[in-house]
Amino acid sequence: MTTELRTLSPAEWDGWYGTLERAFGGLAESAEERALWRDLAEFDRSLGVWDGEACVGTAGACSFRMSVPGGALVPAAGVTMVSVAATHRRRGVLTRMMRRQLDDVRERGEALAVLTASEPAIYGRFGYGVGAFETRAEIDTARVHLAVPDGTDGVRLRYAPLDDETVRQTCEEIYARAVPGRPGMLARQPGWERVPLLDPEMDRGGASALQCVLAEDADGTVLGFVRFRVQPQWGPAGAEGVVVLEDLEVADPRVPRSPGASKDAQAYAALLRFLFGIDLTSALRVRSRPVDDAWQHLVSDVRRCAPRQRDWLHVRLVDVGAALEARTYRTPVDVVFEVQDAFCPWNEGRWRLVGDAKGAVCSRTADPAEVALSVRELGAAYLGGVPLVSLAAAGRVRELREGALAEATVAFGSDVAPWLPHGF
Ligand SMILES: CC(=O)SCCNC(=O)CCNC(=O)[C@H](O)C(C)(C)COP(=O)(O)OP(=O)(O)OC[C@H]1O[C@@H](n2cnc3c(N)ncnc32)[C@H](O)[C@@H]1OP(=O)(O)O
Repeated sequence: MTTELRTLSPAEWDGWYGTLERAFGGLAESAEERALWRDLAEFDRSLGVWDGEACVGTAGACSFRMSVPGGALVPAAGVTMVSVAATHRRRGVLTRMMRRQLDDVRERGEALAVLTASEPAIYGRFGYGVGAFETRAEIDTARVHLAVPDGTDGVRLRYAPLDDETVRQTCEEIYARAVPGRPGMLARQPGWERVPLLDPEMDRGGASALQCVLAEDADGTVLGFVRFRVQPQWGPAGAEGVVVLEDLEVADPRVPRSPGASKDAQAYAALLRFLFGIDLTSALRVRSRPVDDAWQHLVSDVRRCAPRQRDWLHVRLVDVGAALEARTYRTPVDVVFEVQDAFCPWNEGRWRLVGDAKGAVCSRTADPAEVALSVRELGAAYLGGVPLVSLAAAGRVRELREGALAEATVAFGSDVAPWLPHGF
């Protein structure tokens, strides 16, 4: 098979995107969604594989900046739109695209590549580790009650039209304030504010259009927002509607970086209580929330909320030294890592990481290794949500100097669990 791997020209977009759609089952997306992804596409980062005239492979990348522990926004390639035609599968087409893409990412000086996977088994071989999980839940709001913090009654709620530019901007400001406080969140690049508002009728599954409610304090300062839909349902005993939570952010604009601040907690509880109380509904579907999300501590019966976790953000350190220097560390750390990286061999070898809560230096060393692991485990631990010691328990990390593993585990941890608010 002779195939050609190259970047895409704008004129080739439709055929290229058709290959992608077919690999995902062949259902055509709405015109609205197609147009959005085309607008956001970076053609010089969009790879295709052609067999003669036929496009048989696709892989895109977005130039993101991602929040890491300590709050820095680090350039990261967002890998997306990966597919290989079923006629050409398991012949190494994906491997070729990943090779070319990671070389490009390195040349661009991006220390990280990140993605969400259709299937988690695909990307480990290319050095990606699962760095953030998400929680989903189906909450029985007829039986589960909320215990809200003092002050929640002082939060005012109002419906806000999603097509109002001021409302959009307000929500974006709240989102932007939340980004540095949670590793894994993406600073919104121009145009990406349209993604959470994408609302094609064909994807609603019988639910309403997206709705938005703002939470304000007594002065009218907006503290947070929720975007959701309602899916009306009727059973033999009456109404059994479902509220579907799409998006909820709080951040008091007067407090610099405020996860856990009391006004935030009140706004969060008020928005959640609102969702619980919508008439003619008896369930709240939580699509994707951080694993440490506060709702789990407000409910009377978490078992009736059926929470479940799944992999979400996969992280690849493309430049180990630069990536480890870009974040800070919860406690002082001085550890030599022996890194294996068969797919990106420039990362292989020993790295001494010296860091603390203010910053870090990570450089090549000939000193004896103290912790041995592959780049995949480093990617899993990078955002602070997966303890190195837990990877060691699975035999995937080895301690070579007594105490080094515990030291690194504590230092890598993040007070706030990593998470990504939406796919790309
Ligand atoms: C970030 C995103 O966009 S995620 C979306 C990914 N795309 C999809 O899921 C769409 C449907 N699937 C596909 O298009 C294709 O099957 C792909 C892209 C997943 C794989 O493409 P291929 O060209 O077949 O992969 P390739 O031949 O390079 O396989 C490389 C290795 O990965 C393995 N592999 C490939 N796909 C999978 C999979 N779905 N699950 C487990 N292993 C896989 C292969 O067996 C092979 O292993 P080996 O090196 O041990 O022999």
